[in-house]
Amino acid sequence: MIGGAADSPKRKSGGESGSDESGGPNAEVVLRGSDLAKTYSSKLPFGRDIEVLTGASVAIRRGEVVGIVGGNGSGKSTLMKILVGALDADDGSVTVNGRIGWCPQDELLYDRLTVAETFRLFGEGYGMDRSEIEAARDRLAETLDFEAFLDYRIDRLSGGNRQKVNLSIALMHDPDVLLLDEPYTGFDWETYLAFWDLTEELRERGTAVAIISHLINEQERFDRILELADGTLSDVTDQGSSQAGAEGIR
Ligand SMILES: Nc1ncnc2c1ncn2[C@@H]1O[C@H](COP(=O)(O)OP(=O)(O)OP(=O)(O)O)[C@@H](O)[C@H]1O
Repeated sequence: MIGGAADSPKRKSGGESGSDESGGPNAEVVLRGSDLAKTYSSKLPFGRDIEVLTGASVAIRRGEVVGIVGGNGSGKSTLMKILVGALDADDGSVTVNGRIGWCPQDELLYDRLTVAETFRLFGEGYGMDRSEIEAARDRLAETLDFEAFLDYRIDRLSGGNRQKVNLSIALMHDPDVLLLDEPYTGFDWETYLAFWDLTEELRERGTAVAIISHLINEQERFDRILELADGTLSDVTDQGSSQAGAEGIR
């Protein structure tokens, strides 16, 4: 599922007011996860359950760019799936105020559709009309430089170009909060820089952006860095993360 998530007893829509429009500490919270817990039960008779989240809390505010780091298997993707409503938590709650865009680590694209058809399919799912879909498609294709591939089938694209389409689909409907799971893996340098220009534009428009990454090379691009370790999140913006020595928050 990409886009707005359904309500459920543990999943609420509704605002938390704030006076600051653009990412300051008083800006409105657009997505909040509170005390989230998740254990994957083993399906094997003597298998081990995997306790992934043990009380993770996060609040993402309008107009801020938040990095979420953590080692392999620390639960970053699990957390993101719970925040967008693609997976239920065992405990805790999620409150969403606005529309969500989600760019999952594994692309949710249909191999047999062309790029243009992919935009049409997802755009209609978002409730956009034809001219809005075409405007979003052309703007994103130009920014991320895949205009030449609009008539290509998804299964004929390179990995980097598939990732560009995956990212574009997540943000074509102008979401209030955008959750990106390893969004720039596979991007060449030019595209990596274009990605950050786009993120800066979104921030200026008041969109909140949360980015999962194994390592963060340019800490200054983020307003806050949160580290997921032992099932909980902590703010490591000022200290770098425990990965800093080996892999580098620089
Ligand atoms: N559907 C599932 N069933 C059982 N275990 C799972 C499932 N999905 C994830 N896990 C396990 O939960 C843990 C957390 O996985 P998750 O993908 O959330 O971590 P991650 O931090 O995103 O990892 P990576 O950085 O390698 O992408 C891992 O041990 C993984 O093997």
